[in-house]
Amino acid sequence: MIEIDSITKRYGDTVVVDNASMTIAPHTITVIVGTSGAGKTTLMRMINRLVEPSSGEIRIDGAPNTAIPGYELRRRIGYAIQGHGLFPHRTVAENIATVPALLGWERARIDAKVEELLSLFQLDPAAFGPRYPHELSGGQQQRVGVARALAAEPNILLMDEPFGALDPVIRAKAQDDLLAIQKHFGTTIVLVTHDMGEAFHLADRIAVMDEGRIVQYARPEEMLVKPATGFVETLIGAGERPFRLLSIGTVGDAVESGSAEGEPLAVGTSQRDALSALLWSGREALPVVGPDGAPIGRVTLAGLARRAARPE
Ligand SMILES: Nc1ncnc2c1ncn2[C@@H]1O[C@H](COP(=O)(O)OP(=O)(O)OP(=O)(O)O)[C@@H](O)[C@H]1O
Repeated sequence: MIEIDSITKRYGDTVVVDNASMTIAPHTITVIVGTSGAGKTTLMRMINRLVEPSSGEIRIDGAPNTAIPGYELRRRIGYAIQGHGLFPHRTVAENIATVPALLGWERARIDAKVEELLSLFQLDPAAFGPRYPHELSGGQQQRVGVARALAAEPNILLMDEPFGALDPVIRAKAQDDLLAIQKHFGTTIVLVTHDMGEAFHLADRIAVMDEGRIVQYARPEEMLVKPATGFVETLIGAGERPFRLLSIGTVGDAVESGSAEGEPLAVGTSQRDALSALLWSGREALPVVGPDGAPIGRVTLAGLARRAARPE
């Protein structure tokens, strides 16, 4: 658990983070959004003490983060940034192995970890391990950056616009990879983004920052139904509300009994993608299949329309 308790950061007379408090539950994804310069990065960098607060305290599993030397904290907490920050003169495998090597892991354990992570990110270890960062595409470099941040098996992963530089297709893929990996390792993730679609897709909780303050910290559904301020409402975008609501749920939550004709949808597909598939196919219903490919029911236009309506 991460407890951010009345944190303020000043640079000279300027208050950059203003008395911010929030508690982040373990094994969840918290996404921080807000306008440029709102203090998102500064707030996040105070968790691993890349920035020291002017006042207030951050506790990790109950202990103040000041009780742990900064360098050690940064080994224990993964950190991934836009543009990945890979070491150009180290191979992909050496980049991923950086922190485990610093921690004195045995060679065999490091090699196994590098292989596991590359495979998880769908990069063939034999082909990609020996390459240098400049021999990879931007999307591949980004995946290696996240793999490196996860190498020492951190309980906490901080991510600053990790997918900002990726094209929309690769970005959607990277987001789904991240969700799968978070499930796999149970990592607590704090992620800063400008992309509200990304926030609603990934977040268990969203924190909205405006001028250094956290103006709302809530579950995505809650934020859609009850935006705390006009600023939050503008950020969400009134026209996007039904689609954001559908992007939170999966087809598995919306499955109805019965059969349907057409291209089946996987149970993990978002309801938003299901709506798109229904509209595009011109059908009232499409079949839904489980992980083993066996039919488990159907999803209907009428059912999704009910789910996209303003909750009571
Ligand atoms: N080292 C510093 N010295 C002085 N001012 C700083 C320093 N670091 C950040 N700031 C200021 O603090 C404010 C918040 O910066 P921060 O990077 O946290 O914002 P942000 O919400 O992450 O913005 P963006 O979305 O543009 O990345 C900005 O006005 C920035 O200029």
